[in-house]
Amino acid sequence: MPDTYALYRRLAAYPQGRRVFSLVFEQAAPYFRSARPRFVELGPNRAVLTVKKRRRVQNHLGTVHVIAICNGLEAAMGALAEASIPSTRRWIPKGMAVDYTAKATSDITCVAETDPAEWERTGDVEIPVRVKGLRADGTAVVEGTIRLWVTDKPAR
Ligand SMILES: CC(C)(COP(=O)(O)OP(=O)(O)OC[C@H]1O[C@@H](n2cnc3c(N)ncnc32)[C@H](O)[C@@H]1OP(=O)(O)O)[C@@H](O)C(=O)NCCC(=O)NCCSC(=O)Cc1ccccc1
Repeated sequence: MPDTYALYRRLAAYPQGRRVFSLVFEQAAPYFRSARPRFVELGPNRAVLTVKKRRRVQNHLGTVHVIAICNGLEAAMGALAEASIPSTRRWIPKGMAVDYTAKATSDITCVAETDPAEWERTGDVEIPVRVKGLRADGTAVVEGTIRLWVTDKPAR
């Protein structure tokens, strides 16, 4: 994903810019398309997007399937990582642990956050990304952590 955050900043200046950015982001990792995440905010250490409660992301309960929400959380985490990581470093997700804390009965807002100091650590490090999926009434329906493996880019 070359210059993801630079692209976001450029596009966000236009009325439909975030929507266009979301479509471009999906191209980088096509599975994201199944949840159709729409970015509303992106910067270092924080990313926010929405996953709409469409029929194709619902489960047998008629709520948003937790895997669709996890897909949205992964998309938010990925964009956050791109906006936060120093140019000499690389990242890859190493694990995800989540709890299902309430029924996902509405569109879901996916939030990913990190502490700024985490990105200043050197060497091979694990950085925890806090993730949560919020219902329209503000209740968290999914909460957890995605662990990123962050290392120096190999010398070319
Ligand atoms: C790599 C590690 C996490 C740790 O293994 P260790 O041996 O302790 O680590 P070590 O640092 O020694 O590196 C060894 C080798 O590992 C590779 N490599 C390392 N870093 C990177 C990197 N940044 N990028 C690329 N490759 C990297 C590289 O070949 C390196 O060899 P090299 O040094 O180049 O010659 C291993 O457990 C693993 O592959 N797990 C599966 C992880 C996985 O598949 N996650 C994706 C699932 S998430 C998803 O699909 C959703 C999603 C999509 C898009 C966006 C958002 C979400």
